[in-house]
Amino acid sequence: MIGAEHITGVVLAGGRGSRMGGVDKGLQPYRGIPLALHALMRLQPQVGTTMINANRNLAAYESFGVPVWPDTDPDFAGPLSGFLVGLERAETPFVVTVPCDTPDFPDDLVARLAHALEAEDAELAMVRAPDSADAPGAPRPQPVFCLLRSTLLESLVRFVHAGGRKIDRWTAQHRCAMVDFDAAPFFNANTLDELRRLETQRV
Ligand SMILES: Nc1nc2c(ncn2[C@@H]2O[C@H](COP(=O)(O)OP(=O)(O)OP(=O)(O)O)[C@@H](O)[C@H]2O)c(=O)[nH]1
Ligand SMILES: [Mg+2]
Repeated sequence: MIGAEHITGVVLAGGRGSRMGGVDKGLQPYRGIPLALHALMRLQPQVGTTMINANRNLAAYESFGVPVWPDTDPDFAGPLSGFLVGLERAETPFVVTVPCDTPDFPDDLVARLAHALEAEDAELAMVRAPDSADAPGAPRPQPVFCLLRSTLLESLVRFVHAGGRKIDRWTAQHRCAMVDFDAAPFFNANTLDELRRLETQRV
């Protein structure tokens, strides 16, 4: 069994937040607490150790009390840069990522990903869920919720250094377990409007 102590949790908060007008998305308040802190508090009981991947306002993120690491590449190369930071810095055999903008993700997220990864002898495991609680639609991969074997570091370094940016292009190179979840807990906030709406709905 993959125990929580073998997993490092990474909160991805390194994006540009362009759809929020360029604000630092992880620091936006949600029910009075910064979004990234919500994600961190939800993740902590599910893993052995945690870190935050952020590229701006590092002191604010450091005040959450866990290590904060910026991307190695300074060009905002996308969420894969956060995967890279996690795999480089983690000292555990597994790393799990969550984005900073989905504060109500499930309490059993990591356990279910770990179970599937092991059962399917996969190299990574990923959430599959409809996009939003408002307009669920068909389930689709949510690749920023991803459990990875730390041995994938070498493959990811090669992919990113060759200019690769798309998560699904990279994950397609590896055995990936898909784990189905309900839509509502995965409703994320890309705009300030969505953030306010998310705040008023109970999931
Ligand atoms: N480290 C890192 N993380 C990123 C980068 N771009 C996006 N992310 C993270 O990936 C997750 C999903 O990204 P988005 O929802 O598109 O967030 P965003 O890129 O800040 O927002 P937009 O600029 O509006 O697309 C979020 O948790 C982001 O913080 C990046 O260049 N580097
Ligand atoms: Mg983006």
